[in-house]
Amino acid sequence: MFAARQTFNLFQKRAFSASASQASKVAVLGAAGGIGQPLSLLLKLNPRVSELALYDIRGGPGVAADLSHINANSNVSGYNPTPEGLRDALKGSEIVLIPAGVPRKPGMTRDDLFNTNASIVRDLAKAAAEASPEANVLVISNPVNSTVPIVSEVYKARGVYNPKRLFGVTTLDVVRASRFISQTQKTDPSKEVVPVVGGHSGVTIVPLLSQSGHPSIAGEARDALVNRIQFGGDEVVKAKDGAGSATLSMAMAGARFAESLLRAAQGEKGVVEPTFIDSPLYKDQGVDFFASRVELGPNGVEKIHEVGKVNEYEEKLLEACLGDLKKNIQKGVDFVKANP
Ligand SMILES: NC(=O)C1=CN([C@@H]2O[C@H](COP(=O)(O)OP(=O)(O)OC[C@H]3O[C@@H](n4cnc5c(N)ncnc54)[C@H](O)[C@@H]3O)[C@@H](O)[C@H]2O)C=CC1
Ligand SMILES: O=C([O-])CC(=O)C(=O)O
Repeated sequence: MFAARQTFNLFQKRAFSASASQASKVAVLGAAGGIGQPLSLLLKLNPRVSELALYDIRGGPGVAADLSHINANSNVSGYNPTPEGLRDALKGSEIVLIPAGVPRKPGMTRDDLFNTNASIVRDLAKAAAEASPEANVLVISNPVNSTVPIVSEVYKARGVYNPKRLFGVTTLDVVRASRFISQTQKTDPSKEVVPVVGGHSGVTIVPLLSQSGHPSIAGEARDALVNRIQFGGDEVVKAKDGAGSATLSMAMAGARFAESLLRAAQGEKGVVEPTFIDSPLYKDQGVDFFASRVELGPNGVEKIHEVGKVNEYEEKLLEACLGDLKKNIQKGVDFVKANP
């Protein structure tokens, strides 16, 4: 009891000092969904967030009323599913997180979600380009390899595209990678760092074990680990058996990425996260977006890290990744061109 009270007091103190130094409005679009709800809960508990705006086509105000009773300093508002509601949710936001859209069922690929989610993301991007063109946009909705280019095309068409402020959330891939490697090595997962580059689906997810703390993992053990990281999402889809895909681990990953952006915006140096962005790394091969380690700053993307030294095995993984990624990106671009 005493310990719990102490924790609470510490939290209150931190909440007060953070909100006194900087007000940060964060909007969640798709806030009543499987990811949206736990993500909003974690954001409500984050003392760096001063205002939380929750929007969904159904249930936003209910989730907001529930979270608003939590005794943390931030204000939580739910918005009606109208164009005005969406605009008001977005206005003044520093960060806009988008987990709106349908999740996979067993047997589907992320690309199978394109037909439904492309127009959802396009329409939300239009509203954000209008109401909060300078916000950092964090795209969670799948297929991320295509939905991120969709947002960029929408912003470009309106003359407000800033590549430093658009992020595909691939944090879950490194979260999984550190957990899975720790299970094979019997180590503490919170201390394991495994760079994962490329995109966010199947073979476009490229774990770089040679750059982890266990570069000597080889043979079947390596193949199994790489495969588990690439297809970790499928593991959850299968286990949920038709009830959706990863939501809780994704909420943790999304909240971590938002927290990193806020830390960087509030002056902390050296904040690095993996993320799928408009990147120069493989543009010469026609791949305009790529996930690698990115240093974040007050203006969003501060520095894009190179992929670094890879071994022959990883070179092959990268080759397979780039082929698929290029097609996924083009699909998003073409969609907005055909359906502006
Ligand atoms: N980037 C990543 O690592 C991950 C991405 N995802 C993706 O996140 C998305 C959401 O997944 P879940 O939360 O499990 O799905 P869900 O179906 O539980 O929730 C989606 C929510 O979006 C809302 N929504 C639909 N259209 C909307 C619109 N136009 N405006 C606002 N809200 C809208 C729905 O009402 C629903 O509440 C899926 O596309 C899924 O594939 C899931 C896990 C990891
Ligand atoms: O697998 C899915 O469909 C959801 C997702 O992106 C993930 O869990 O990584």
